[in-house]
Amino acid sequence: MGRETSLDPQLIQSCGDVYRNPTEVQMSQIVLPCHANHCGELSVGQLLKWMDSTACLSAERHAGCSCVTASVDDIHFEHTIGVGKVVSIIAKVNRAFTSSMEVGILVTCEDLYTDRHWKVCHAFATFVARRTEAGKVQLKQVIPHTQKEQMEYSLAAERRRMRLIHAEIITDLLNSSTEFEDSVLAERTRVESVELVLPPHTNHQVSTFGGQIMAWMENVATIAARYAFSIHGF
Ligand SMILES: CC(=O)SCCNC(=O)CCNC(=O)[C@H](O)C(C)(C)COP(=O)(O)OP(=O)(O)OC[C@H]1O[C@@H](n2cnc3c(N)ncnc32)[C@H](O)[C@@H]1OP(=O)(O)O
Repeated sequence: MGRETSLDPQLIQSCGDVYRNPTEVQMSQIVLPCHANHCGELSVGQLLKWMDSTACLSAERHAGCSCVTASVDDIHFEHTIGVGKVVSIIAKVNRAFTSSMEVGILVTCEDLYTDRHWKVCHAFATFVARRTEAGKVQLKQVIPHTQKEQMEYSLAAERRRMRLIHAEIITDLLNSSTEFEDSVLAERTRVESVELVLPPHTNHQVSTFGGQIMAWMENVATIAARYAFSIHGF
């Protein structure tokens, strides 16, 4: 069976005779039972950890210093991924601003036995180079080489503008003390989790990496959603 995606060939090229973006980082993982959720599918938290790690390496390759995850844009997962499938993640820096940069992350899945490939999601994360004693880091600019890179470079500026506005709107919403009619329901779905940060939760910078935090968030969100479903009798 043929490939089901129309991935950008420049994104999936891996060897030297064709142009390869110098910030590109690829990683592949086979999904094991220890990566799965209660439905036997790859847990979103685990996938977010892999995406964050891959994107962080790409950002650090460009920055040449240690970077932190500042934000990850909305992600729409198009498919679930079962145990035994191979997940491939490709990350590359689309554009650097002052100390921040946008990293594009493409996740695909492969069934080794049938040679089927499909796209799982496409995400954008912002990484920031850690301040040094000298102050804020000034990143070198990304120079787009292909038409696709040029397009991502241009779009990255617009996406940055949108995400900074979005962050302000969310902050305003959280600060406004609106009483919602379904506040009783919201309280009944409330889940709180306290996590002790242990060595397996940290990254190469020995700090809790962004993907781990997203994995914890996804876990409590899943439980809260299940409470909401049970309240509504599903
Ligand atoms: C490897 C890891 O994953 S580490 C663990 C997870 N991540 C973290 O712990 C990050 C914790 N957060 C932080 O350290 C800080 O909030 C930072 C570094 C993200 C931002 O710090 P600030 O004090 O706001 O710094 P400052 O105002 O100088 O902004 C730095 C850059 O971040 C950008 N930025 C800040 N917040 C956001 C955001 N929510 N989304 C996108 N970009 C952002 C700014 O636009 C700025 O970009 P520029 O330098 O290119 O103009």
